[in-house]
Amino acid sequence: MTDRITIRRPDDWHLHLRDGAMLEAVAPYSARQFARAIIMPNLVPPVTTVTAASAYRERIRAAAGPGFEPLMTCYLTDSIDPDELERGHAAGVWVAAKLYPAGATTNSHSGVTDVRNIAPALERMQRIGMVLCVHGEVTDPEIDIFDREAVFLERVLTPVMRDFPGLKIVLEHITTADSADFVAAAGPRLAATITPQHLHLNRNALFAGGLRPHAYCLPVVKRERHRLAVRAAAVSGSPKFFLGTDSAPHLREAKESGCGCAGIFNAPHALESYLAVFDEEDAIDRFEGFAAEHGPRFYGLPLNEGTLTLERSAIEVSASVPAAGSTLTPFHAGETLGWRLVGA
Ligand SMILES: NC(=O)N[C@@H](CC(=O)O)C(=O)O
Ligand SMILES: [Zn+2]
Ligand SMILES: [Zn+2]
Repeated sequence: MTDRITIRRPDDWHLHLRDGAMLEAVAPYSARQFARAIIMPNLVPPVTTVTAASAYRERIRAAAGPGFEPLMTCYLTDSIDPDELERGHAAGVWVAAKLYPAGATTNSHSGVTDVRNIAPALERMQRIGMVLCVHGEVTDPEIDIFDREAVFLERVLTPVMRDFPGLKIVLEHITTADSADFVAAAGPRLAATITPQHLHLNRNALFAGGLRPHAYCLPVVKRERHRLAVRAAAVSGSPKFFLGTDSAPHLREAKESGCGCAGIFNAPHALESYLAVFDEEDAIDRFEGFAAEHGPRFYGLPLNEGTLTLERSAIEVSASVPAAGSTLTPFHAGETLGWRLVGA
């Protein structure tokens, strides 16, 4: 039995750090584990200009401390200017742009109402080699919420891949067997990130003994069959699947509410949570690829130097952590995890 594992320093390819006091509170958790992270641009207002992204990057660097590099993304809107995308990409500010279908998730109201509206932007991104990150859910209220990801594959992703055959795309936070199969079957320009919650939870978790707001995120967790398919993809060793926590902090009172926010704050023990899954699947030898190699290779970025070690040892997850004058309830709150990050 493996009791200790040392891996190349990993990265988080999908992270929400917010801004202001929340940023100050949450950034150190990610910086402790990850060398770099793709920073989601769904602030209010969203990050749509190079100037805003540069300033936000400085605030993140200040909050996270040395040794953590924020990789910035541009929030795509119906009126996004392709020249602004190219300028930010050439200046090394933006590594990717993010497609939020308008209304699909937290702070997506400025998102794209019809993907045809951003055809000039996608055309330009394809030409300059800028990655498109996608929240893959349709927003059609006629579509059952548990089917929105699968319908997105057919209605949006398939036509985009056909119309922009050279565009590199990351389908983010996949939750279904449909997505795992779709990504595995597509060529090397399509990859997917996977969150810890979609590896641990199925939709029963939303209703275990009562309504569980801290298990609610988007895309919503699915039935067991899908969780197993996503787990199989994560531990498969395929370079098309990599780590993206989607850690998405919302204060406790915003989660425990008559209309609770979508998002799970998993940053405090993200690596330990993922490693538990690889351990259960008898795939510890594939953990380093998922956490530290597949992502940078897809994005065309260098692998990190340095290592980090985890060892088999019980670790109690706090029931809550302080943030911005209130508290956050972390993923696995009150549970015991079987691995501990022991140092870099
Ligand atoms: N995942 C979530 O449920 N929420 C994210 C947005 C997102 O990634 O869709 C957030 O910003 O809170
Ligand atoms: Zn999303
Ligand atoms: Zn997200």
